[in-house]
Amino acid sequence: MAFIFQSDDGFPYRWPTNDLVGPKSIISAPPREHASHYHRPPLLGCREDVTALDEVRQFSWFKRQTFDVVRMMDVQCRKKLVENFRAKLERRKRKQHKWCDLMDELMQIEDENGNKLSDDEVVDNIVSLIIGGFESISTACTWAFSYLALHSDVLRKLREERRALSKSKIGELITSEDVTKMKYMSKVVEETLRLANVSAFVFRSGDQDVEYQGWKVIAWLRYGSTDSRNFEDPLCFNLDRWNKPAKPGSFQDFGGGSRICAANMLARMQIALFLHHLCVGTENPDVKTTYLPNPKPADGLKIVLSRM
Ligand code: HEM
Repeated sequence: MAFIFQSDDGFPYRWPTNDLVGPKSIISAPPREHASHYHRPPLLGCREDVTALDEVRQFSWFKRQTFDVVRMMDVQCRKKLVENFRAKLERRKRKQHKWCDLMDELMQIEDENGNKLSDDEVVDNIVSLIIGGFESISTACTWAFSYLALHSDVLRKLREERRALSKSKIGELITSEDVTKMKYMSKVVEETLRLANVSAFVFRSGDQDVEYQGWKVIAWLRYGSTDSRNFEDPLCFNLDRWNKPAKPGSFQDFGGGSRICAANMLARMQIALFLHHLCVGTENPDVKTTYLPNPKPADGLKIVLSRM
């Protein structure tokens, strides 16, 4: 896997379609454009008001939450999204004002020759981030809840860490620095991502491969993180395995090389934030799993949230 990710020439990046994200998005960018255009602007999403005293279907509920986080209106409405963002972009171009948000950052980015992104690139990248951040985070958070409900010892320790932090933060919002200090939380996030296989595979093209010339190559990410040569008893949710770093190249759920997930730190941060606010009150679910395209709880995962 690591070999494929490091071989941009041998296994060029090529997904079957870019209809949804748009031809001018970072995801569709050919290698040279990708390298020169995209510095990675820092992104951080945080919601404080995610407490409810209600029974919910976790997966669909999280989808709504992640919609909000990335300001999604409807995934079917790419055209409408593009129109809206384009109109906003035009309005902004007429005004000399700094908004300090993603659109602003994308409008300012320059390569070493001072070239900026085109309007299409700005808009397609905003739409891509919305699409990229939608299902992935919803699925990861859903599985995190499920694992915590099944491992009450882990949930208990997570609550202890959370309580200790909350004591020092009365009335204040949690910051990204606080999240990095939550060592136990970080293990929960890594183990969830490893076991949940949110992004099961990526596409590469074997153009220069002698044996498989012209074939599309699916690099099956799930394989690395569930291989017993990389992780002992790999299907077991075990936080202790994160007491030391994973073997290089064994855990590549965010991809690797030049096309590594642009939001891999944001994703970790978002999961940690959701768990920080919601690691209370989950009930033991009887989880049945469906596997295509990604593993998901068949019933959407029924949970009850309660205020601590
Ligand atoms: C658990 C969460 C996530 C997982 C497991 C994940 C996984 C991945 C993987 C495997 C790739 C590489 C695709 C390839 O090499 O062909 C990727 C790329 C990407 N992801 Fe994520 N992702 C997650 C969350 C997000 C979020 C929240 C966003 C946006 C807000 C996002 C935006 C992107 C973008 C823009 C790319 C393309 C990067 C490039 O081509 O340079 N992802 N992601």
